[in-house]
Amino acid sequence: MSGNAVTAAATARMPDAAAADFIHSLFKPAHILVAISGGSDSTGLLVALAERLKAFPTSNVALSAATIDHGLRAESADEARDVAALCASLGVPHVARRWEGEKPKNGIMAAARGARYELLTDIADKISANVVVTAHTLDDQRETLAMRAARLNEGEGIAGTGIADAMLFDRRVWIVRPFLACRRADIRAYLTERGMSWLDDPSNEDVRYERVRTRKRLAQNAAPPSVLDGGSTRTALSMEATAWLDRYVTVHAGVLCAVSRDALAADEAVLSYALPYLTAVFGGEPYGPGRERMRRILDFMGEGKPGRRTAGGVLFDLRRDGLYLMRENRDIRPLELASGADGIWDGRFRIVNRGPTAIRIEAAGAKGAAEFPESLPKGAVQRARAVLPLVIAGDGENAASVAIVPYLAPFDRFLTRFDLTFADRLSACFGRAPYARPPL
Ligand SMILES: Nc1ncnc2c1ncn2[C@@H]1O[C@H](COP(=O)(O)OP(=O)(O)OP(=O)(O)O)[C@@H](O)[C@H]1O
Repeated sequence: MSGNAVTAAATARMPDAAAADFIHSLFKPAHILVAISGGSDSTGLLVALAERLKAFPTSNVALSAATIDHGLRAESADEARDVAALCASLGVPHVARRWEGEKPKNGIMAAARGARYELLTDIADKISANVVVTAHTLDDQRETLAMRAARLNEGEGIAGTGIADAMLFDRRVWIVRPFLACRRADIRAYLTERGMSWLDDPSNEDVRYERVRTRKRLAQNAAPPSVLDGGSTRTALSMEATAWLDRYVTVHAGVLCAVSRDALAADEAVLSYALPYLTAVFGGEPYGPGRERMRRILDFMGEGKPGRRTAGGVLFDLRRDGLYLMRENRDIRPLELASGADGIWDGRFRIVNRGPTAIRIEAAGAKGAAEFPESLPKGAVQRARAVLPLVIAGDGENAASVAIVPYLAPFDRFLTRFDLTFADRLSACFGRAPYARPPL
């Protein structure tokens, strides 16, 4: 047996123990919403949680379940009904919702996943659940890591830690994966012991999907990648990057990021962690630029010669006294908002129109009017002012009753527990309340 296999075997958890630990970790009272497709993993998660709570009826934890019918296969509505029947037999309230939106031709899996999380979050809101749980397993984790490693070898993407054990979705609800250290085979054995069955999704065998091909490849490989310590590395980096941020970085008016020159001598691992986040935030994108682009920026900074480069919609302006980051004044689309409406402009600002008439928000250009300290370079300030939001009311006057708050795009969807320290401090740089929610 290889070293990796030993690590995985020693660390894999049994489903009933994982369910018990998760319940134990919650602040009480709590209401858990289980995302259940009816496959073995999510059925196992529901059964393990229900069984545990039945054994401890005074635990002050409520359980509900939800199934999203993506409407992509003829059988999906029947399957949702089967899951509803299973939940009824366990005495767990169940909600089924259908994905009604337009279905794209490409990237259907990613679109379905996005819609699924959106609908689950809505359901959690409606029934006042504090946490949504999904049943991702150690097998899913290995597949994800193998896929990401393959992409990195092809020069795409940024290094990650695989599937996070918890993520804050849309700033609204924690999504937690209590089975991330459990093996699918153990979950199936657990269900079989109880005489319970599950649904088999035929797309799990469809080799047109990268994940299915990866699963089949890993099944032939005796030594799958060991992944179990990814979270602690990430947490350590998040803390180091926070210290770096505190020491060297100032954000002015939500549009100009000043990084002192000494900051650029920091450990490359810290820069490679912090800069993609900063770039994503200032560029209004959910992700940082890919590895190749970031590499070029790091090399440019390493050389230290004053000059300008762009990546991910952000201008990197390197001067003798430091580095300045700001949104590139390019492809900034205007946003129209009816009275009472709100929206995100350029991925960087959330705008709420409380006024009586429609408004339009566009890049301020020469009209940008925020105050900046005198000590900042004039050119950088001028560029930063140009990418401020300018509100134009329907009647041509600047609207008075419009709220504008910075919006940190990458933190909205995929912020993980490992990144919380850094994320908290970075949102504080924008003058916002710390980002982290109370721990689970
Ligand atoms: N149709 C569904 N309804 C409710 N929950 C679902 C559904 N499909 C998946 N889930 C939940 O998500 C978990 C992971 O499922 P799957 O591996 O198919 O997801 P995925 O497509 O890889 O997306 P992601 O990893 O982002 O959830 C399941 O164990 C289950 O908890």
